[in-house]
Amino acid sequence: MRLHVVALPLHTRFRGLTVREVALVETASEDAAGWGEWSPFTEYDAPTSAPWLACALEAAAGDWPEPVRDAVPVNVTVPACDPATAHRIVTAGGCRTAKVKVAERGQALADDLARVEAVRTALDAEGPGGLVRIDVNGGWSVDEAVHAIPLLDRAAGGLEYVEQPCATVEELAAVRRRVDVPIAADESIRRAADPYRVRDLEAADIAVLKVQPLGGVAACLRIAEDIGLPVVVSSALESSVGIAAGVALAAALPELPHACGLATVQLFEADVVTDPLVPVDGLLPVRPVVPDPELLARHAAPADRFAWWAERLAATQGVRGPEARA
Ligand SMILES: O=C(O)CCC(=O)c1ccccc1C(=O)O
Ligand SMILES: [Mg+2]
Repeated sequence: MRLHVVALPLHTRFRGLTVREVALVETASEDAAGWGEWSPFTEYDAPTSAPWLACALEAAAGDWPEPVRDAVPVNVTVPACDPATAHRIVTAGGCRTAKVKVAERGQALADDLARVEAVRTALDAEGPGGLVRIDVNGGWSVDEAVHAIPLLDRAAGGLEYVEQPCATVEELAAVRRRVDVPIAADESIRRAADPYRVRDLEAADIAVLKVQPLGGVAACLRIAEDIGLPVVVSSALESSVGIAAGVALAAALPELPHACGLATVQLFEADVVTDPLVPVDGLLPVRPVVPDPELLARHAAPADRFAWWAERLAATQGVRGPEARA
């Protein structure tokens, strides 16, 4: 197995990052070379990074289920930016659904209201039927959520759903009982010892699934079946190679009633493939993605960072698989 590490700059700061380091694994076999992305965030320890590696190895082995659709509807992702930038991102994105980050540290509810309003304006300028969803990344208390959600619902001209308004699954359940807007669970699934508590506590209307933290496409298909909620497949800020794994899951789900959060290649200034997985008319195609050697070389991380990732890979390989997650 060969390891590649690239450093990809972002257009707009996202999740505190302006550059995203991404590792790719290449497994040469007799007749074909398979690729997978392994890109746990750099602060994650080896046990946390193990399901991410299982996802990469599944991809490299070509172990993906048959797709039941040939394109996946996606949302444009709007970082916690100023309203003018938000407007520009939505207009350039070409998607009819926008996901807006809110409750960023150091910002006020007024900033979120202005951003969400700008997003609604930008969607409406392209025609009727645009949808706005927000992602709080667990940033509110229950009372803050109950206060903010109706205000943001009004500013958005109606919210499709609110993703992870509070940190814990108990709080999600409490908020869900006090607001009219549907609730989606993200961190309460991908970071939880038991993802099914969301189901058992009736804490959410929608399950957000990310293939890397949840151990790959097959593992996510199982969770989707058992959790009994409509699924939104979302990215973990991957290169096109990692996004292809999310697309493989979205393409294989029996039902896909909502747009997926897989348009994040648009947030990057660079990618590892010549034909990046960015949406056309709000749709991502279901197709193979193979890195370009010249782009891998151009964006290669410095030697000390490669060494860091190689050491991290060895440590993660020493950890048992995703079934040992709890
Ligand atoms: O869902 C999207 O539109 C983009 C993906 C996204 O928001 C994200 C990307 C990296 C890490 C966490 C998250 C998140 O959903 O919280
Ligand atoms: Mg989220």
